[in-house]
Amino acid sequence: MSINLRTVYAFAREMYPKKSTAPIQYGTAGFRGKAEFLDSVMYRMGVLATLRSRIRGGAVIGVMVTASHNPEPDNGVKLIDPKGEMLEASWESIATDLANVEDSELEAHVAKIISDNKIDVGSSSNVFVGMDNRYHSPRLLKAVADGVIALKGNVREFGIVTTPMLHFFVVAANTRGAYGQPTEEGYYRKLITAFEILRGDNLENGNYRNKLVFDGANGVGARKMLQFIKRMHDSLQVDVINKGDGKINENCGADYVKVKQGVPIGMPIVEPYTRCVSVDGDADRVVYFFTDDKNQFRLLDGDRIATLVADYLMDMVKRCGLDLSMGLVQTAYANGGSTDYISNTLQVPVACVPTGVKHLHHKALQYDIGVYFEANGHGTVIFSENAKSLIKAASETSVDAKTLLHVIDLINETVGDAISDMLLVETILNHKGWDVKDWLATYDDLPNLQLKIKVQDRNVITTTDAERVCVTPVGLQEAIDKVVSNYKRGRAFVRPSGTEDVVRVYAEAATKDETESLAYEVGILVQQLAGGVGPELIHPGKTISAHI
Ligand SMILES: CC(=O)N[C@H]1[C@@H](OP(=O)(O)O)O[C@H](CO)[C@@H](O)[C@@H]1O
Ligand SMILES: [Mg+2]
Repeated sequence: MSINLRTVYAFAREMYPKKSTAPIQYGTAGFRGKAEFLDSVMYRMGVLATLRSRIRGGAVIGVMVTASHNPEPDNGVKLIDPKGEMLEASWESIATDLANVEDSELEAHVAKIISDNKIDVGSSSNVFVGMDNRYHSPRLLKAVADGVIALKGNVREFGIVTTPMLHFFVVAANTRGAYGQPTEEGYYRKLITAFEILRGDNLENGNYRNKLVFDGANGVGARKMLQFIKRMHDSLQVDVINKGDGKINENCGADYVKVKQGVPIGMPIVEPYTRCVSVDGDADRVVYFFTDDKNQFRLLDGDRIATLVADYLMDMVKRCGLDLSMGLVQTAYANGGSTDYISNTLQVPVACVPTGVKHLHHKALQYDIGVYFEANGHGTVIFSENAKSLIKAASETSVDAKTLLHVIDLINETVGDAISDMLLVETILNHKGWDVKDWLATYDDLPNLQLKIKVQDRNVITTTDAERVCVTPVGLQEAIDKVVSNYKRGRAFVRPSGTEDVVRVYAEAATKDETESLAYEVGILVQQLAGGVGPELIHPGKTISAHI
């Protein structure tokens, strides 16, 4: 098979010309931006995925069209490598160069990628594509598919799916079904079967009630949750809200609930302490929340899920009599209260890595059982081949090991999966006989706050030590240290977002008031020392609009 690269260029020029001269950056989870400028990027990522598949001997590569938690006008693309991980870091620069090259240079540029990487263009290539439910996603998905076709790759379209479903399909196909069937039904079947075996007839236990509210963020997670419910034989009573009538992520969803620290729009009146769940626009993040009998909002975020899961798995491994290493991976956004609890009470080794699932996943691979979660609820558990074979062998004689095998099946190890994570949390809470009060009582979160600051060029901020220390602009870290030292249990850091054109400020301290003041003071420092352009920063204690 020969490929005429002129066609690649002609196709691009006719159908997907580059509309913006502003460079696009590969961010925390791929490319993201206003949908109207992304057609050319999508087409080129179809081309890239095709080449990447060829390098990997024809293994399936995934391309997901989504902007996750971003507002409705945005879209983006996430690339999935054969084992379900995000695109290998060394290819991020290849992807960036390809996304930014001028149309007239495209043909030569693609030829260079082929020769630099010694790609056999006659070999087979397979790409799976999926999308979220934004109205511009079908157009952008077609652009990806056309990129694959331009290079004579095979493309399989899955339509509207969650990001973790597409990761699952990629791994299922590349393991020839060992991980599951690469179909929507195959995905539901694997998770639901494991969940229902674990649940058995005990739908309620101790303080645990079989009832929860699910905020679908008007995204694809809502649709898929409804599909789960249809197939779940009432093993879980779920009331789905924000099913898709409103705008995706607007005043709802995991990011809103976590950052605003309040209930989403459309909440029904429920009994105090009812478990509520929010997922984000592409359903790879999940947080829990409830309101207490004084109508006070309480959040159970990714740190809480991580600690609950690590505690449960440690206990199971002990019961099976197995000697397996376990580690928990967090980012700088993890609440100090959770880190103390993991190290001092659970006594599990804890690692801190830069923001972004690619970093967490990579680190978690170093343990037999690696639990990783971002505070925003993005995470999963991965089991090494060694752990799986030891658990399997133990399951011949141990009931607990058998249970653990079902738990592994319930977990989507390929990436954070809001629905799979939720089913895991429900399993653990039911097993422990816990309600949200019991869960919240495990440790105290420090009050915390995030601000977004607009600056002229967010790349002037560079960081080190898993983003906890700011290297440039020179003097900013010193200034932050000075401010932080005035607050009891104070901690703050700043970093440029990899998905939005802002600098993020994180602050935590002993009290809410102190946290607000600390965030404000650090925000002002960023404005002064890193080229702030936004309106004057308002103290968060005075208005809540400054929170987002
Ligand atoms: C503070 C925060 O929540 N950051 C998010 C956000 O990245 P930023 O680089 O901070 O924009 O989006 C990422 C992709 O969804 C997610 O992995 C990450 O945790
Ligand atoms: Mg997401």
